[in-house]
Amino acid sequence: MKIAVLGTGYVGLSTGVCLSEIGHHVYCIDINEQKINNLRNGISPIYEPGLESLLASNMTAQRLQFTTSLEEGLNDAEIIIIAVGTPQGDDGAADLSYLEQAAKDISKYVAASSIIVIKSTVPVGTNEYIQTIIEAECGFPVQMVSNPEFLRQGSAVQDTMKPDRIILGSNDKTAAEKIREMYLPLNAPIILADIRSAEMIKYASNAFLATKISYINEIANLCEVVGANVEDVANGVGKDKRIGEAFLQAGIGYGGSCFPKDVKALLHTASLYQVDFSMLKETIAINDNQQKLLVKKAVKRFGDLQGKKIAMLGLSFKPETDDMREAPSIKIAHSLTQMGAEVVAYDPVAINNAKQVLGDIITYASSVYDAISQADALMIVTEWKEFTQLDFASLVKKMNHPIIFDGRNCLEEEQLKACGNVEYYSIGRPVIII
Ligand SMILES: NC(=O)C1=CN([C@@H]2O[C@H](COP(=O)(O)OP(=O)(O)OC[C@H]3O[C@@H](n4cnc5c(N)ncnc54)[C@H](O)[C@@H]3O)[C@@H](O)[C@H]2O)C=CC1
Ligand SMILES: O=C(O)[C@H]1O[C@H](OP(=O)(O)OP(=O)(O)OC[C@H]2O[C@@H](n3ccc(=O)[nH]c3=O)[C@H](O)[C@@H]2O)[C@H](O)[C@@H](O)[C@@H]1O
Repeated sequence: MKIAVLGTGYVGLSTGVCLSEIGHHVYCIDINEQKINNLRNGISPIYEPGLESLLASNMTAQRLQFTTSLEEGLNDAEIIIIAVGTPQGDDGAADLSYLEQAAKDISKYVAASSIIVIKSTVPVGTNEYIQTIIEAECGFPVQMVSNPEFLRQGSAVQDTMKPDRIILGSNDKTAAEKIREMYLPLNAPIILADIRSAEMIKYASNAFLATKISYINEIANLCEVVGANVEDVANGVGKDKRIGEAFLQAGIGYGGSCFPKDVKALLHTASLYQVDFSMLKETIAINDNQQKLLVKKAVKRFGDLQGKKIAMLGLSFKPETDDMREAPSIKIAHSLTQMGAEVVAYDPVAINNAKQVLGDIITYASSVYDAISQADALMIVTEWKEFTQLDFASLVKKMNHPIIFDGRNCLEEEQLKACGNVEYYSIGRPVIII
């Protein structure tokens, strides 16, 4: 069975690799020539653990090919999967322009038997809308399946190979059955739904997870003033199976290419139907405040940040990715520099992408030690595993002042005790001054 995938971002690429790994013949198509050239040479355009080795093995087995040619990629494709971006538009709604263009692009090559699958995250009603575009262009009925993706960046390979569930939404049973067969080798639970419910499942999932994070962040803020410890609270709360332990990590808010835009897009959908989804407004407001928290703590501690040197550890929106989209580090870097502080940042993989976003408002260090040398304070912004394993006892000795603001609650009391002399501020946990 020949499968074509449009878009070689996180979702398109992971999907292409996953489907070829389970034995299908996959053509990945992208309009970006440089990406395709790199991919043909086995170079992944994104940092994603495990992806390049699967790329190599599937390309060697000739099950996975890359092209910018629609003709080459789409001719005789039985299944066409669209995984192009749906970024946030100016009014908060999902911008469907890439999807509309992809629909027009594929129309010349679809056959009556082709099944078109939308994997991009799209508002309710979009599959039907895209169907009308394709049918208007090609002149015959086509079959659509909504198949939203739930992978996380940093664990995309694992998440696509072992998904918690696969959602297939279609108003056409035969089409849904064919896509179910395509996924059978994964042995994953497959849930069939109507097309609109499938679209809604994706937004309801992301908005729930984002709300869970904002909830624990509010609890963390309360813990700070009442003298409780959010780590213990989250542990106790999460052990209740009805609540679950995941996504109760308090910190400086959620970022990334999806939660911020998807919560806003769902809110926009609600407003289109005159539904006041006020809880989502709070989720967003809490997250905006949370992203300002480290800077507020620094201002409270120092009074004035003018001339202070702040070492920033971590730039990407989460560990194991080089993605800077909506990373809390962006707001933090802007606030600190606007207040006259000098920021020297280190990240294991995101520095090149950070330079595109932050330019020269901050300095980029080549190691943690470079960043931290002579710093007045250290801010931990992304919880890369290598940061948690650092020898903080010798690190703080390189600083002007041994003051740590930990936005991800990475450090434990024992590590701090080993430092001898340190001030430690984290999120929702007691301040430690040794
Ligand atoms: N990044 C993530 O972790 C997840 C993303 N999603 C959703 O999946 C969709 C894609 O997200 P990403 O992979 O992050 O996007 P991305 O922005 O990283 O990549 C999109 C790719 O599509 C290509 N493209 C645009 N128009 C095209 C066309 N007409 N034909 C062929 N290629 C075209 C672009 O050149 C780009 O390489 C979005 O709707 C997103 O919300 C869903 C789950 C996880
Ligand atoms: O639609 C999407 O694009 C994806 O969005 C998220 O995946 P991702 O953005 O890659 O990363 P997450 O691990 O969910 O983290 C998102 C943000 O929340 C923050 N977070 C996460 C968990 C937590 O307990 N606390 C917390 O602050 C992270 O630091 C990060 O900034 C979802 O987890 C995926 O299921 C979904 O497919």
